[in-house]
Amino acid sequence: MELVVEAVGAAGDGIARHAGGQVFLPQTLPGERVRARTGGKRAEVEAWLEESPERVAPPCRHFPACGGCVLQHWDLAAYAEWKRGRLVEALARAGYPDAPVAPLVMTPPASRQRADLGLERLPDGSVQIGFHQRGTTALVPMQECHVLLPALVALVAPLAEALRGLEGLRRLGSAVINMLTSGPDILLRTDAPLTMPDRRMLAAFATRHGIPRIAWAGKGAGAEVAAQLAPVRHLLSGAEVVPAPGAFLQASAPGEAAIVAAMLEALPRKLPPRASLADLYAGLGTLSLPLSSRGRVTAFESVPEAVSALSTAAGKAGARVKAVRRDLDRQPLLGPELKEFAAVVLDPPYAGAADQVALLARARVPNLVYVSCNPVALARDAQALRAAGYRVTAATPIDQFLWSPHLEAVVGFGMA
Ligand SMILES: C[S@@+](CC[C@H](N)C(=O)[O-])C[C@H]1O[C@@H](n2cnc3c(N)ncnc32)[C@H](O)[C@@H]1O
Repeated sequence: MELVVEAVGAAGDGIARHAGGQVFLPQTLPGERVRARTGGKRAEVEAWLEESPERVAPPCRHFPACGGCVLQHWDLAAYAEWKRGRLVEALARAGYPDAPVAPLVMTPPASRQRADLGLERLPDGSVQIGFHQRGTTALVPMQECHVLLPALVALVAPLAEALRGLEGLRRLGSAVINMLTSGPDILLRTDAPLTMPDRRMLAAFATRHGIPRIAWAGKGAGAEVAAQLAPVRHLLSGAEVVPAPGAFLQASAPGEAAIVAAMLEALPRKLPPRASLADLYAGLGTLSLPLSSRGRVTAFESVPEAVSALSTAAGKAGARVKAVRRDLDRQPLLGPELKEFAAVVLDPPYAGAADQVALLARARVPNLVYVSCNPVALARDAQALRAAGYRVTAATPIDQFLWSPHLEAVVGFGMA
């Protein structure tokens, strides 16, 4: 049937309407007329009858197979307006139709500092490394990547060659590669234990490629160091942190800088000189460390390795940050505890922080800065703040997941 695409939806697909309701059309753009085969909610385009003037040639040879980037076919200016619109819509849905949403902060290609890649051994013994195809477990073997740092892309082919000999990889695994200040840091997860020859091979690989540490973990188990050639360190706002293997980092250094700047900007100009501040879901302290320039910070985080890394780093740097291990799902901060804070920053995982936000709203903490990687969860949580009388003081959309439908946002809330 013939369809006209009306808009691009939250997952990056075009949306068209027909008698049966809404249908999603991957790789299409607003205004395009297509002939498509429909079957349920998703349709497959058979032919483009009219193309959008905003359609551009995707830079990567793996588009559209690779699920990492679904919007490389869209002109950057139009794409940027759509992404900013996702934050405008999320806040409107939450009851803030006139929120002061800033222009989108773009991050450049080739800047992603963290990659979570799949590993697969083929029947001929070779190993493939790549991102997954969208919505499937099938890998797209990576030959190029326009979002990752070139130094990380350059490791993929030699790592695949080296892993051919890894007895600890039978069929499937994954590799998280973080680009730290000290160099690439690799965490391999595989489906069989490492052997002594495996460890020797990984140490030789690390030496050849200047990799300070390679760690390994079995299914569902904690990580252990497989090869360590040099100390691991990472600078966050000038403080030296020692991240555990696979530790959470913001997706790119420019994205991280933009989040920190927007967070500081969203705080009120005037805070008491010895203000108590909190950073919830603090990780390694990406936000706690710069936040400590504005007051004494208590940082809450559930992963023990991150808590001790932040605690040590803050101690060494003389930063006013106290790191506390706490699972905020099981044990959210309660009213009496929240009363001491002049401002609370929160950067929850993808699912958001419904219970904790309800408690923040009830405690009427005067200033909140919500850092979100999921506009849907943000809309839900912001709605609770709207109901409690908060207004939006600042809202910055940040594109640290270039060409994907994902959006990072930093939103300031104050009591009206
Ligand atoms: C989006 S990351 C943000 C980390 C940090 N703010 C940063 O910018 O690097 C979310 C963090 O929340 C932590 N986390 C997840 N669930 C949690 C929970 N229930 N309680 C406390 N922290 C949690 C994760 O370990 C992770 O460090």
